[in-house]
Amino acid sequence: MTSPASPPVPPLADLLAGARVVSLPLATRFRGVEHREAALIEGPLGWAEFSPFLEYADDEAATWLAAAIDFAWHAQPEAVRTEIPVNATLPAVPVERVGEVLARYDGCRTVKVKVAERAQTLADDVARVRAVRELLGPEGRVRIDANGGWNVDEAEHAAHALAEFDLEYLEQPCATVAELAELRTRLRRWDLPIAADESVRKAQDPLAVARAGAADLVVVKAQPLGGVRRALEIVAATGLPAVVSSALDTSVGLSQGAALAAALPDLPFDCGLGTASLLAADVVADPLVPRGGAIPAGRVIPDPALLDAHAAPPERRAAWLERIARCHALLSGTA
Ligand SMILES: O=C(O)CCC(=O)C1=CC=C[C@@H](O)[C@@H]1C(=O)O
Ligand SMILES: [Mg+2]
Repeated sequence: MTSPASPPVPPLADLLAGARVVSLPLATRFRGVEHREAALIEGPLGWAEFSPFLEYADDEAATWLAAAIDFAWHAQPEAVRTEIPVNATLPAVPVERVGEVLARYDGCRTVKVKVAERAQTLADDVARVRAVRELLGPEGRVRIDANGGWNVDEAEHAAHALAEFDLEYLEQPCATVAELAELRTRLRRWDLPIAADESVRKAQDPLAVARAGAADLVVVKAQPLGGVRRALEIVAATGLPAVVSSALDTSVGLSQGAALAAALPDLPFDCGLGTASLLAADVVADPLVPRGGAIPAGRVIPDPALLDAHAAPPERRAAWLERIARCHALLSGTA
């Protein structure tokens, strides 16, 4: 996702010089993992995170590296707000755990509930969403994220089954743009918006979903989209309202998401940047967990003692540094 206008890529040695690799335990299993690995790099303007998920190939991961370089080596777009309202993110936990997980999100009035998890049923989703609605009360907002796990008929059926809980929107209910467009047509009468996430961040063309009229809003993430500037361009080009969300980052990556949310001209929805609450440890002394339903915008500095305490094992550090080198070669056109 680099363009001819992309700023020059710093030498690899500069990226690796102060690079740290951490493995942070999660408080709650998420995306099938119990530890989150991340590389942190320091540039002239501060720290940035490089943490593409382990299964991502280098061409996709290189865009995440472009984001880290942009954040650590270049000044960021001007902020128009200092506090970012955030939602609580509820993994696909059994209903008995809903209260305990949500208690980790101080002051959040919006909850995003993960649904359509493999090996679970719609009844599990309904029970989890019901528990959230009961805890939040009628004024709270509840959105769901299916990560593309339903076909159009399943998504329509699920929307009916969940209708009584007054959903704010459905995030990526189906995998493809064509399916989202079809579902949106079927749901239009109901005023139930559709948000595109994977159809933006993992698509060859992040604007295709907007062009097809297949979503009412877009979810944007700073790392997968190649940085704050690039994400702002994408949002502007879609002409749709945007929600900024995390990639289950450490507080360093969250500061990149917060910079994006701070720079967006309009921020009509609570952002998915409360995910430090899903971590059992972080790299900064004062993690960006929600307080009063918000996190602050601004750069953060890792605590050397925490970087040491959570350093990844040597073979994992070596694997991440090699990954950085391969992605760097792709970005500099020397691969
Ligand atoms: O948006 C949120 O509330 C939190 C972030 C979140 O849900 C995600 C983070 C990382 C990977 C994704 O599977 C997931 C998402 O799909 O939005
Ligand atoms: Mg999502």
